[in-house]
Amino acid sequence: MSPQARRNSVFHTSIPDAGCAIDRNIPDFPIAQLSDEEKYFRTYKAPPYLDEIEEEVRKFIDYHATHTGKRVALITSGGTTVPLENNTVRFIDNFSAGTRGATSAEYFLENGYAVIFLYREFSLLPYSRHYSHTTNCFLDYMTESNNKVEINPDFAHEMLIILRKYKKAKDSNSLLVIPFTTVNQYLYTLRSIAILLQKVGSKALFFLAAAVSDFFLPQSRMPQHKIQSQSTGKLIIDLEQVPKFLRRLVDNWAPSGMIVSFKLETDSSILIDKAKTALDRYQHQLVIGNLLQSRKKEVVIVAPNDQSHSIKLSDREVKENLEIESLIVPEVAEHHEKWISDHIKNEQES
Ligand SMILES: CC(C)(COP(=O)(O)O)[C@@H](O)C(=O)NCCC(=O)N[C@@H](CSSC[C@H](N)C(=O)O)C(=O)O
Repeated sequence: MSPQARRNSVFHTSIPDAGCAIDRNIPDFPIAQLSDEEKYFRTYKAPPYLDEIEEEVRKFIDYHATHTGKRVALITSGGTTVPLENNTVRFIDNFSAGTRGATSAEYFLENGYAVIFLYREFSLLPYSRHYSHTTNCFLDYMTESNNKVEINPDFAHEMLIILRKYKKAKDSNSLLVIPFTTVNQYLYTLRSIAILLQKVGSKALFFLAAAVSDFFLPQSRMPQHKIQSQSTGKLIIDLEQVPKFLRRLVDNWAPSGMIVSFKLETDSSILIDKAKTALDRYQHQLVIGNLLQSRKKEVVIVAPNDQSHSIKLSDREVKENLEIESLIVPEVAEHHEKWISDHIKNEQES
């Protein structure tokens, strides 16, 4: 007997049945509000080059998913800008030289990761950071002999080590660098890369070292041309809050990736609490807290269940040029190892 024949009544969905009309006593459901992020992405245009970037990232991720099986770290680095005019002459910048990101990228590469380096254009890059933006002009690393340019012997040994690491990363197609300047470019590119990284699931690691603007000037209020100084001598700027993208990253863009954010403060008395608040609010995996003034020699690593501890370089280690990222990155990689094995276990059990 077919299921239909067994059924003792036929369902009619087209005849209105007043008895089942919506109970007017129940308050109306609020109309689904667009989240702040969705509102933002609807009002701000994507960067014109986004499709090309997505293609490059897709190829990079496919290559490693197919040929190397490497974990992929998306490292963001440098500060985002908030333009104040469409024809931008003035902008608000967030401080970051890019040292944290560029240095960490080198250590992730040494720890076997493929790295997508999303960085503020013209800020520090892995490997070249040792010779660009330094106090020494790059020409100081060279000498002339027999009418030829040679590497200054004082720097040759160290330079050879860095050159070999750089070429290894390049020849193994393990480093993809992608620029941003404005907070809008950063948010669109971060979202695109995060969605593409879903392909590698829990093997994706987000290491958010970029200094991201908290406020921006909506396009609707942005003057077309350079702001003229007012006779009043005042420049009043009415900014909006940048959507809390970390929530979106955790919930939607990168549901399986491990997410590490940085909390930057200048007041040591609030650093740990602010880092814990960020972890509670966004429910990601790690927050690395650092003070602007001591960021090169001390960080606090805040993990769920109140597990937090500091990593601090001794004066001797500072003098010996030990880089704190050489201690941070292996610890983050260890957390990631556990994150991946927990995911594999959950998948096997489900
Ligand atoms: C920028 C530095 C200090 C590195 O310096 P350089 O080595 O000179 O490059 C980095 O370690 C850092 O704290 N980066 C994160 C800085 C930052 O903006 N953190 C945000 C969190 S990420 S921005 C996220 C957004 N506000 C949101 O809440 O969604 C914050 O502290 O609030």
